Amino acid sequence: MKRVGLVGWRGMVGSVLMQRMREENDFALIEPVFFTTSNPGGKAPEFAVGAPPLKDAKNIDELKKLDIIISCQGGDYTNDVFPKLREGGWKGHWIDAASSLRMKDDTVIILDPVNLDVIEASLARGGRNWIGGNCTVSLMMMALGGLFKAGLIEWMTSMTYQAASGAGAQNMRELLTQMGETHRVVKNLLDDPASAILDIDREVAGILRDESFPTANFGVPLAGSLIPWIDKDLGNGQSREEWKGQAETNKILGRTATPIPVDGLCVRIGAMRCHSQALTIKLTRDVPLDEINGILAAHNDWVKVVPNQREVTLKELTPTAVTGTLSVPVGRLRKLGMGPQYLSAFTVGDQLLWGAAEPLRRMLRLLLR
Ligand SMILES: NC(=O)C1=CN([C@@H]2O[C@H](COP(=O)(O)OP(=O)(O)OC[C@H]3O[C@@H](n4cnc5c(N)ncnc54)[C@H](OP(=O)(O)O)[C@@H]3O)[C@@H](O)[C@H]2O)C=CC1
Ligand SMILES: N[C@@H](CC(=O)OP(=O)(O)O)C(=O)O
Repeated sequence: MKRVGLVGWRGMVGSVLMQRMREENDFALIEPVFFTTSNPGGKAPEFAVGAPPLKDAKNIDELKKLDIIISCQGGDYTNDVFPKLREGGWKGHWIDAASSLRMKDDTVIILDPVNLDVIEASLARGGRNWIGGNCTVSLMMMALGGLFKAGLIEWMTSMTYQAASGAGAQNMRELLTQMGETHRVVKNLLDDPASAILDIDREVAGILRDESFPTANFGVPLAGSLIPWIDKDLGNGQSREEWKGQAETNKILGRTATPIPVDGLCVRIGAMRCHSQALTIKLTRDVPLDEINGILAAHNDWVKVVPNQREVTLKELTPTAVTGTLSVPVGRLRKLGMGPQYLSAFTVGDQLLWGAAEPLRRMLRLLLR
């Protein structure tokens, strides 16, 4: 049995990964070794019956004993440990959720329902570095995989509606605290059916702008508002999250020489853990809508085409409907007024499942074949 090191297993992404690995019985196929940066010698998680006590995640000699390492610990950890391991001659497989190594030449961004061919080609060449993609990019590609495969996308814009979870666990808590605070200041007015809505609105605007409003993590209110910037400022008007759209999409597809243009705006909204995206696609040719629906639906087992009708859209194409599931619905499909080659689409996906944990465990499965 392969010895598999698990680093970052109790974090947010790591916990979702553990849950999925248990659901799919992955632990029966491996010898798991759990690592920690804060509690060496502590107990391994209860579900891992018989696993040894937690080992020090910074101990290169311990890590070197492993055949495969999966890290959900974060980019700083990767930047610190990965070079030391490789420089020390470690030849095992490194599977990582962090973005640090994504664009390196000797790594593959893993999303096997979309790029199994790229993964297989790298495996055949002796590839050993497997990095999970940005959640927004992975979810977009799970939804539109059929159009990419059919060579039907000339260019695309992606306007995102990204959940609080993408910013981390503390941010999810802060969003809820902000929601509670916003409600608290108008509770009495809300309880009185005769109160004026503009009085309620004024109180809400007041607390959102008040210095006491809890914004330690987001820096600004998200509840009752939105944040039209995600990740670093690249200095050219683009955010780093927006830059990932084209860079990662084309790396996933293995077509960096002739990239498909992908660009847009990334916006944080007050959803918990589902990212949504509105897409405008310039098709390479005019394809009838029913054919497009068929191509999208046939691509993988998780994408689901939602008919472009009001009732079913409200029921199935929302973060509320999708959260905690592996389903990736795509809907609002129609030809735009700009012409028959211009297609709109809207998609929703759980950014901790297909957006983070699921590609990692599926890569593990590929390595265990
Ligand atoms: N958040 C997201 O949506 C996505 C994140 N990623 C990437 O995954 C990586 C990990 O992100 P994320 O899971 O959000 O990180 P977390 O902050 O949830 O977890 C990271 C580490 O923090 C330590 N930790 C300290 N206090 C606690 C606590 N109270 N509960 C749990 N863990 C704690 C744990 O390390 P220890 O056990 O050693 O103390 C844990 O492994 C990052 O590189 C991120 O970029 C990728 C895609 C999406
Ligand atoms: N930046 C993403 C989450 C994330 O962790 O992305 P990346 O893995 O590319 O750093 C978001 O805020 O929603």
